[in-house]
Amino acid sequence: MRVIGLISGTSVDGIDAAMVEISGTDVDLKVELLAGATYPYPEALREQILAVCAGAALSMAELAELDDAIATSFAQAAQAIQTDRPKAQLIGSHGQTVYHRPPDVQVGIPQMGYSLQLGRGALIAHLTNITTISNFRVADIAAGGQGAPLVSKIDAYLLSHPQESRCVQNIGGIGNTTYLPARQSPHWEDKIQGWDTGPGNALLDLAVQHLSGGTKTYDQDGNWAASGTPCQALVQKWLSHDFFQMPPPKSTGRELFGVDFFQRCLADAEPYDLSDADLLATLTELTVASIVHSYRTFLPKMPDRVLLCGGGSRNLYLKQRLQAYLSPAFASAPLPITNYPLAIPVMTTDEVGLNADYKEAIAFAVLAYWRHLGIPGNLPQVTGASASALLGEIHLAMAQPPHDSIDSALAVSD
Ligand SMILES: Nc1ncnc2c1ncn2[C@@H]1O[C@H](COP(=O)(O)OP(=O)(O)OP(=O)(O)O)[C@@H](O)[C@H]1O
Ligand SMILES: CC(=O)N[C@H]1[C@@H]2OC[C@@H](O2)[C@@H](O)[C@@H]1O[C@H](C)C(=O)O
Repeated sequence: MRVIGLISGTSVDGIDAAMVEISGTDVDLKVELLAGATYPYPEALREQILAVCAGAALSMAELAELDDAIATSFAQAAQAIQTDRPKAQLIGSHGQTVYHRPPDVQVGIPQMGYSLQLGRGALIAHLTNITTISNFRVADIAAGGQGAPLVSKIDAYLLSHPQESRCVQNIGGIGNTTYLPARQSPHWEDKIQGWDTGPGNALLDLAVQHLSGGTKTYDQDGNWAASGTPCQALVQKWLSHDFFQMPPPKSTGRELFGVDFFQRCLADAEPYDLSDADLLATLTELTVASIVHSYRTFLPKMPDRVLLCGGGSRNLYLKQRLQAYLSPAFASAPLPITNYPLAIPVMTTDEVGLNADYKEAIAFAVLAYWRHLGIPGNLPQVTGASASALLGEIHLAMAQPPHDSIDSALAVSD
């Protein structure tokens, strides 16, 4: 089945679209990437989304307009990825997260989670005339889960290995990992783990925008940070935050690792008289140290291999620091020195045949495909949901194509 997956994540750097050919079910899942592309939002829309993610108030009229604009942008992305290609039979659209509240059990009275992704599937289905599945997180949350991370089941069936254990580490705005035991180990599926590790690039991007006066949006290849030196005292201070000690299941977002956290980082750094590069190196170190800290704290053993994906997998400095943390007798770390017998190899998912840039878009194509087949998409041991759940709401394409062309429908909605 030819399926389009669409997602814009917490970096709000554009709509990732992947057109894939999918066959099989779960244990025999086969996915072929036919095309992948990223379609930037119009700048004004991106700014508005970032403001809402940072807590800006919205009237209901503004919310309606924002949902219209995001859904139209997603429909246009779906249309664009099909240009000169066979039409897709199904769309899986994650939408754009604008708010995420994990379940809260600390207050004594359990509070259910809540997660809002804008870009309603019904409008995408209408504009594209392709059945569209969207709103994937709510069923898991209704079952008491975190609603994230949802890629873990896809990671399990596309990236697990018969003999070696692996951590699949996404480094987007937020970082999240899936631990995959070797498939030959008994009950390997029950032993899959996953959680949000904390900041990925979100704090880094905020720092680059701040330090560059808005002329840059991210640290290309990590070159700027690479010219600085991380301040381990600050990394240790930030790593003491409750989130990093919290056992899984756990998820997070820009609500925690966003503008306010970044402002506190700036204030904490004042007394250290850091250069711009030192600050970027220190925030990069926080991402790396939080990842390794979570592996050491929550896994039964360290993985045999780490596979990176997401935009942060292109940050060569970050990748180098992560490899250093996962190598023997790593000296200058805020974490206790642990002697690994051998370095744990750090690679990207590209090197095992799965495109690191479009992995999340591919994942939502698979989740839509599974919803279509009636296969649950969540892993309760990852999200904390009380049961497996069918993820996503189905919006059927009209039986008859729209009277006018899709382009005129999109043009009307511009
Ligand atoms: N070549 C590069 N060098 C350094 N960083 C990069 C590079 N390319 C992308 N990035 C980083 O990756 C980010 C985008 O990553 P990605 O698209 O995976 O995030 P996302 O999917 O929006 O986030 P999330 O997975 O949290 O939803 C950019 O904002 C930037 O920080
Ligand atoms: C609410 C939300 O959008 N969470 C994202 C975010 O970005 C990375 C991490 O936090 C992950 O848990 C999740 O997305 C991926 C696609 C997931 O659900 O697996």
